[in-house]
Amino acid sequence: MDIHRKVSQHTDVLGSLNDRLLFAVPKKGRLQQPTLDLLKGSDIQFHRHSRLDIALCINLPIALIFLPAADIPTFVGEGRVDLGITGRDQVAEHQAVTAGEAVAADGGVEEVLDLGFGKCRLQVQVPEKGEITDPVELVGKNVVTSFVGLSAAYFSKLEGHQGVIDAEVTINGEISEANKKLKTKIKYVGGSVEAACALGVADGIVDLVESGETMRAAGLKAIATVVESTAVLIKSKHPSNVSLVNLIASRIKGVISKAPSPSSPHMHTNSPTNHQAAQKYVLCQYNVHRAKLDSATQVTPGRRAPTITSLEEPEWVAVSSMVLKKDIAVVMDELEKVGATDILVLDIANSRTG
Ligand SMILES: Nc1ncnc2c1ncn2[C@@H]1O[C@H](COP(=O)(O)OP(=O)(O)OP(=O)(O)O)[C@@H](O)[C@H]1O
Ligand SMILES: O=P(O)(O)OC[C@H]1O[C@H](OP(=O)(O)OP(=O)(O)O)[C@H](O)[C@@H]1O
Repeated sequence: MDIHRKVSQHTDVLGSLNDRLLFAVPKKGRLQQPTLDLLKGSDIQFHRHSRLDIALCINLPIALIFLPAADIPTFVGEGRVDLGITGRDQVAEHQAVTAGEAVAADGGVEEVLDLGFGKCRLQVQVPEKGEITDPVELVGKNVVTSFVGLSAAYFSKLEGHQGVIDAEVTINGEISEANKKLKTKIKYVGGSVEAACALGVADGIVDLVESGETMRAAGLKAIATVVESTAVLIKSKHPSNVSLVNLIASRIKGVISKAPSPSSPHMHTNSPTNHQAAQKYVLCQYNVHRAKLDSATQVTPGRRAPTITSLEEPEWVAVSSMVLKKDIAVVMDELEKVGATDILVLDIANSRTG
């Protein structure tokens, strides 16, 4: 694509951001695909022009901003971005690096949901066959990491520094002058951190561990955990549209907590119609006060009629209704608005539509 067309396309998209909620998502790496799956399950539909890092949603006033996971806390905490998906470690690193800055107090990010994927630990690691067995023994020695803020804060505690350490790093990731008071010498490297000890650059490292394969292959062992991490949904402390933030969070929560789909039985018992029904519909179950039942069943009229059963709690009923899979996200939003609770969505493994 020629640069002029690309710039004009970008300008057009940028021009339409003002009336949209901005949602930052990982543009690459191991968090990208599970995030895209989550957006799909939440019925957040968008077209992304190739090479553009901004995509306008089709069915909601949202714009997706594709960013490196490490940068997302900055854009959410200090920019105009309202929502983000990244690793908890990245949020903690951002907060460590900006600790004490005014913007951190006013800006900053809030964790909304643990998304249940991308689990790993930021750990202090030393040579398996070396003498060191406790992080305190690394004080004053060389430590290499990609997480300079968290490492500086961790070792400042070990060294007994009081209060919030100004872990601000300079552009090339070196510890700033303010941190020269640290006895431990913390060095930034962007990747392959596990090689630092073998190459004689470090006595220990602070790096992420998921399966532990890299650590063991590099002849290292973990002696402490700095942060337990998982992918998280974060929001800015002053979102531009609170109700839309809540709606998206609620949809994402519904996707990550939905019951695992039952293993499908032999499909030979399914006539095409039944099979199609099982594929096209989901079963939506919820509780609602009898006074709100009419409003709720207008949202979920079912294929023929919803099933209503009384609950032990007086004036409350349970409703079960088939809903078109493509409509379920909006249906759940509408049910929440009318006051339905305990909304469950179950896949239909088999059906006899009759
Ligand atoms: N084994 C792992 N290594 C690195 N990050 C991991 C791992 N397991 C889970 N994560 C999560 O993924 C985040 C890194 O995602 P990111 O896309 O920035 O880097 P990446 O997946 O290593 O991709 P790239 O190497 O292209 O930067 C981490 O901050 C952490 O939250
Ligand atoms: O415990 P494991 O499952 O082995 O995963 C941990 C490794 O994965 C990450 O490296 P990545 O693969 O992203 O390459 P990098 O070293 O270039 O960051 C991380 O920095 C560790 O080295």
